[in-house]
Amino acid sequence: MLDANSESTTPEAPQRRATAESMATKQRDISVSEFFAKNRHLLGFDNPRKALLTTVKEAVDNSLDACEEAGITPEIWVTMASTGNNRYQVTVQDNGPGIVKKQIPLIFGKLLYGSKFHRLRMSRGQQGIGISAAGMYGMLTTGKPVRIVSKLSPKKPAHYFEIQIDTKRNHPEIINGKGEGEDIETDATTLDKRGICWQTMYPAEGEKPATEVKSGTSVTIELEGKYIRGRGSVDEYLEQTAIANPHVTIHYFDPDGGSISYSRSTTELPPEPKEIKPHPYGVELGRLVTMLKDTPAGTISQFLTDSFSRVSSSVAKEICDTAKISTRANCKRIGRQEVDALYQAIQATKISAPATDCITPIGEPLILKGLHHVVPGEFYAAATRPPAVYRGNPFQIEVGLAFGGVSAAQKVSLEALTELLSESDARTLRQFLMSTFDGVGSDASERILSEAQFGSRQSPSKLTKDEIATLHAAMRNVNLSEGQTMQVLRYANRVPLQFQHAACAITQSVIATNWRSYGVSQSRGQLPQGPLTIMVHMASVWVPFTSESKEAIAGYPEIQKELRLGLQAVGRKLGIYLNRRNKVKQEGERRSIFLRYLNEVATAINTIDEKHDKTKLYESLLQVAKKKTAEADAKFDDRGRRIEKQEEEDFGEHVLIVNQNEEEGGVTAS
Ligand SMILES: Nc1ncnc2c1ncn2[C@@H]1O[C@H](COP(=O)(O)OP(=O)(O)OP(=O)(O)O)[C@@H](O)[C@H]1O
Repeated sequence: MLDANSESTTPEAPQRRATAESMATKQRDISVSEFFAKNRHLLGFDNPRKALLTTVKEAVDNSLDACEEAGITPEIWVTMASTGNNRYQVTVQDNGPGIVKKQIPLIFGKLLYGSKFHRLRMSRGQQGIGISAAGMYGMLTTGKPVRIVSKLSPKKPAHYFEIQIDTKRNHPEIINGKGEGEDIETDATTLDKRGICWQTMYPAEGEKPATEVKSGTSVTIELEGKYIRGRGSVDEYLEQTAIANPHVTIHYFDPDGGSISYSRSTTELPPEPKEIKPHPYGVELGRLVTMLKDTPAGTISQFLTDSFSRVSSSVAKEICDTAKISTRANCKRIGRQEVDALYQAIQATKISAPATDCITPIGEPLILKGLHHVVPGEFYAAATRPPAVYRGNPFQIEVGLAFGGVSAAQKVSLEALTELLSESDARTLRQFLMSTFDGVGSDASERILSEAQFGSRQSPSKLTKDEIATLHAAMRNVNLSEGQTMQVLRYANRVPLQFQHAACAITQSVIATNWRSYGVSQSRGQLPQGPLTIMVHMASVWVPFTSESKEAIAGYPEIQKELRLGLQAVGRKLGIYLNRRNKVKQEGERRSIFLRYLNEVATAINTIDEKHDKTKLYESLLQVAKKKTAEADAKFDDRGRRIEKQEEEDFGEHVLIVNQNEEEGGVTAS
């Protein structure tokens, strides 16, 4: 309210701070590289640890794509070396086809340049940003250029480039060879001088002598990073890559001087995925307008049959008739309203689903092999769903499950634990346990801490040598299989996804599945508990990621449905196995109780009435006990509830049961 005594004042118009003209002077193009340099988190470079992983990942994914496209069984070398002060030099080499000279600067020094964006074909890369963004991050954090060696054949010399990205222009700058790069020999002296490497292949014993890699690409990037093992690390990414790519051999040399090789378990390459044209149902109105503008086709009918999959000339005619447009109408003269009518007509016409030979799933046998190769366990099951379609894009869901096995927390050595603790940036021990070891949830970490008699707020970096030994002993003594949560391995086109679990349709579907009905405990809205590892793979010509860093899959209803069905398929198999296992266990326990007293009962009856022969009595009581235990066991599950008789139920195909009592290799598969 206005004060009656106060003088009424007319408020002065606020002074204009900017005019349309002054604002116009500041408006200009934004280069895509400048945009991503500012928004590096969108590409997975939000912190030094993730930056290191993203760099390795982009280079390895490209190498695998290139080898497969060229029909070469991939062999990859990943080398990481510390160059001091949170700086690392990452080199990834492949035995792929190499890259032609002219293309190298654009691939490594220009964002949004690639061969995969414009085609509908299953591949790991799709955007054309990955490796140039890694190079740009390296340049921004260390000032060092990306170094590339490419060799097309053993007869030709390798070509070497040092490239920087001009972020203002999103354009490559070649530093060496007077802006042309240079041909180099791949001998040790030449390579050492430039701080790069070219690998040697070591064939199996008895075969030809070691030879240098005949063709391929080697990329070296120096960047600011942080090397920490455990969840979300380079080590984990490479291990998970080996699971989903059993045809790949990876040699990994870590910055601490350790090395590991994941050898391929099959030499068979996945079948070559076919490229498809877009399906009419998946094309939005705006895209239809652009396609019509760009098409070389003369008539609408020709445009429809040439540009889309599953559109024959009779389907094209049907679409045109519905849209009330002549099949011979000129594409360039189609007006806005006609495009609208065309779009509506496409939706109203019955067009068969897209061909699905453009996606190549891993397949159930190889999923079992891959999981068993890397995840220890006693029971494995796999399910590959038939292909389905979302927004006109074909996709396929595959699920693998491993049950049993020891948690990573119980396998870790005292030295490795000491190192992990010193590297960790977790603030509390509880946080350290949960973020370092897969499957260790809050329940399990609490139990480890109480066994070791540590407070939950204890800092991991301040532990003495004796305290670390106590923690190590506690990790071994606590039964982790009870408090263990399911480990979920997510894959998109064979690439492991390591971040944004909660935002991903895969994790959401795993949580939404009712695992209790398969005999696994699960709290509402949580991952199930137990020594379980599940791998879920989505193969598609276009994976709908929630962001450019390609970390989580968007939850289209069609994708969610397929995920649910795939998870249920392996869940059912697990349910049958657990049921059987429990029956056997309970039967054994009940029988042993009966057996303990049978002899005494027989002796007592014989004492009361000598007519009854003790041995015969014992034999018949034993028969009854055996029958009774079998019956009783068949009626209850591990939680004492009545269950259906499932003795005859079959697992179906693609199940692997590892007999824990047999020696190594005691594997039965069906
Ligand atoms: N090691 C390699 N061997 C052969 N060709 C390669 C190699 N690395 C990259 N390329 C080529 O360079 C292109 C650009 O790679 P980049 O990583 O920038 O994008 P992408 O893999 O197409 O997509 P994304 O951004 O989704 O990773 C690829 O499309 C591929 O044609």
